[in-house]
Amino acid sequence: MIKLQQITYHRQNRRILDSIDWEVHQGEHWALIGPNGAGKTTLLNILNGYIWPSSGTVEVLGKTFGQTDLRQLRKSIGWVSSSLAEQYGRNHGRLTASQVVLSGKHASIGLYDSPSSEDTQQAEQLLETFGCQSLAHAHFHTLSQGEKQRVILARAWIAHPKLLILDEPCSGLDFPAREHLLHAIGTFGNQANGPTILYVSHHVEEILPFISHALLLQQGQILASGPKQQILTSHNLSQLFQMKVETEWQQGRPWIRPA
Ligand SMILES: Nc1ncnc2c1ncn2[C@@H]1O[C@H](COP(=O)(O)OP(=O)(O)OP(=O)(O)O)[C@@H](O)[C@H]1O
Repeated sequence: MIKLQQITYHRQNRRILDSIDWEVHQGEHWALIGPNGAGKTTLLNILNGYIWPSSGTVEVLGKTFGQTDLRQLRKSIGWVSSSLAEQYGRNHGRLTASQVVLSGKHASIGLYDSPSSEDTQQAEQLLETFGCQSLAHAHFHTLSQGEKQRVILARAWIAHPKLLILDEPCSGLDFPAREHLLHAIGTFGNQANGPTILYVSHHVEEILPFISHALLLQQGQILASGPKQQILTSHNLSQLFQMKVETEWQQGRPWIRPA
């Protein structure tokens, strides 16, 4: 699904990513964890072809960058982030939640087209899965941050991406809103034939049981990567956060506290 070889990215005489080798295979779901400034967003921007590495090769969904039409490839990549939800609210706040979901399928929904009843039904089913069916006819700008993020998730899902990037999707949410959103993510993360998911966060407790692997990024370098139980250890996480922490697994999720 993803193959990065010796990716390096320099800006202003600084090495922001350094010798990144990473492979994600079909059937795996990965958490990408790192403190502020570790290079997570830079790595995601490289995966989407928004920025070009200074050296190294990038292969996503079997396509080698430099030899493929990135606009075409991006149609198979879904992206969910709190900033996307905010931006959507600013630009398309008058659309209803249901229209926002449908816009994942047809870019012009809500502006020119009338959706088929089948599409509308699918959008409403997704809103139900994500716990916001009652909001289907509410204007997007009136929703809370957590509700907006769930609707944006449903919007990404309806497009049937092969790769779904969840970029700090819980950022800005309070504890119950975060747990609601994680519940929604867990619902589809467990589905067979769903997309490969990359879950990006600073917070290890957001790593849900369906996530199989973890990559720890520190100052532009991979500190550790592999099956999550081997990677999310007290030792590795203490090194990552530069602070002694203890990891405890509860109901398949890792939790950390200062040691
Ligand atoms: N275009 C650029 N020019 C100069 N420095 C940059 C550029 N883009 C990123 N950086 C620097 O690279 C480092 C990594 O940034 P990046 O946004 O990838 O980190 P991050 O892990 O996503 O951080 P956060 O969790 O805070 O969002 C930061 O120190 C940032 O200031």
